[in-house]
Amino acid sequence: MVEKDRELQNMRSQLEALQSDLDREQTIKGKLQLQIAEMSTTNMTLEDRSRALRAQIDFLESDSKQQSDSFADMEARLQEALRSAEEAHQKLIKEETERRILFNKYQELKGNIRVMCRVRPVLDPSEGGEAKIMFPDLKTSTQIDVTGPEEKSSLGIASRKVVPFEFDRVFSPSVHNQEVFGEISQLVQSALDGYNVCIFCYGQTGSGKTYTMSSADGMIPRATHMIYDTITKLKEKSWTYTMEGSFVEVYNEELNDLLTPAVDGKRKLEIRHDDARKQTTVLNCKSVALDSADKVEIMLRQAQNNRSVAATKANERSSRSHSVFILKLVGENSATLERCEGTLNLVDLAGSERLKHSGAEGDRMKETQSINKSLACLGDVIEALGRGSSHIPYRNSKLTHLLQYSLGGNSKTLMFVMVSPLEAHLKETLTSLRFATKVHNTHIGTAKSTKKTRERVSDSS
Ligand SMILES: Nc1ncnc2c1ncn2[C@@H]1O[C@H](COP(=O)(O)OP(=O)(O)OP(=O)(O)O)[C@@H](O)[C@H]1O
Repeated sequence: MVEKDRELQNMRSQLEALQSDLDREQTIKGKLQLQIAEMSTTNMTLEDRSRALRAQIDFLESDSKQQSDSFADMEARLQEALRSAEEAHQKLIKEETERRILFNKYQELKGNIRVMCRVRPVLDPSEGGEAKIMFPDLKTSTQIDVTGPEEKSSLGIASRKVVPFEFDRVFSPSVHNQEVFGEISQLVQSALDGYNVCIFCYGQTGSGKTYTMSSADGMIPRATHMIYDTITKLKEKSWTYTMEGSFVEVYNEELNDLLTPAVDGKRKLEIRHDDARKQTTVLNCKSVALDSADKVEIMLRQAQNNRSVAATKANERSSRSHSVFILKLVGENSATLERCEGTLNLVDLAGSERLKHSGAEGDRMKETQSINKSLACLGDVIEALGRGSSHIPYRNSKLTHLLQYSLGGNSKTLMFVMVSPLEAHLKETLTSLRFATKVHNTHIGTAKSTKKTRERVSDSS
């Protein structure tokens, strides 16, 4: 019994061991079945993907000829586009050269010397009575009628003459600097095209010369901004430009550098002409590379501080010197190897009032005499150019000597005659307008119709 009992115990423990073995194997089997299920799913997915890839390969293989054909077609079209872009670029460069020639012809037809008149507004009623100035042609804006001072005939009858003047353009007091610049921008373009250009402001003290030329939105800052814009656009036509500015004044027939303060010990400036290049250099004069627009503003401020300003009875702030802003523009074309060298001179002339009226004495008298002399020389040079004289008296004054290559020849000149709207300045106004008419009646270069001035008489009442 004991024996049998032991056997039974053994059998039981064997059975338990077998049972636990069986359980373990079943768990393993369950896990394996799960893995098999997962793998068969993965397998199905891979088979699907493989089928899709095979289909794609079949598609690509079947299409490869068509694709290589279209690639070759695209390549040919690209080459064609590059060729026509190059052709267009060359055409653009050629057209720029042609534009320069045509533009210059057009400028010559307009006359190489032009005169424009600008009347400034009355700034304040305290300035005094207004002169009777009319602008009869609103369409072309080329006429200005000024009612002169009262005159008595031998019979004692008082009358006032209406004096009509005609210029290339007349700006009434309401016109802003922007519109004025619109009229001169073509000349700035000419300077960029390699011509020497001279723009003067002429007129009595306080008539608006400095306002027009070098105020914050005057011709100088506007011209330099236009030049920067144009230079940037010309880059695509293979043109690269350098721009250099200097600023000098002619005071008592002496040249001064306005960019070097007096304290820095100025050296004597000397004018040198290069007849072959038709270019002028001023020895010992500071010249600034104008590679950004703000450099111009700094330069103008510096020049303003250094400019000789002296008091006269006519105007406390009267500027008694001529200032000349010289902008040298050198352009080079990398495609056509063309080179051009132009100069833009922007000249703010000293007040043109006559000696008697300015009430000047001593040093002031000497200033006024030298101003009058140089203005008269300017008139003589223009007159001699108009006559086609073989001798042009450039050397008679520092101003005309300095501007020799920018007056006459192939250069372009514009004179602004500035007019004060005040009755008190009427005589000076008429003198300025008569001088400007003389200049306007001068023709330099190609044909230009000259217009004569007629004077009408009206009753003073
Ligand atoms: N078109 C204008 N619009 C508004 N103000 C102007 C105009 N023209 C001139 N002025 C003003 O008139 C005054 C005299 O002008 P400006 O100083 O330019 O005269 P000027 O002819 O240069 O005199 P000067 O010979 O003394 O240098 C200034 O206060 C200026 O701001």
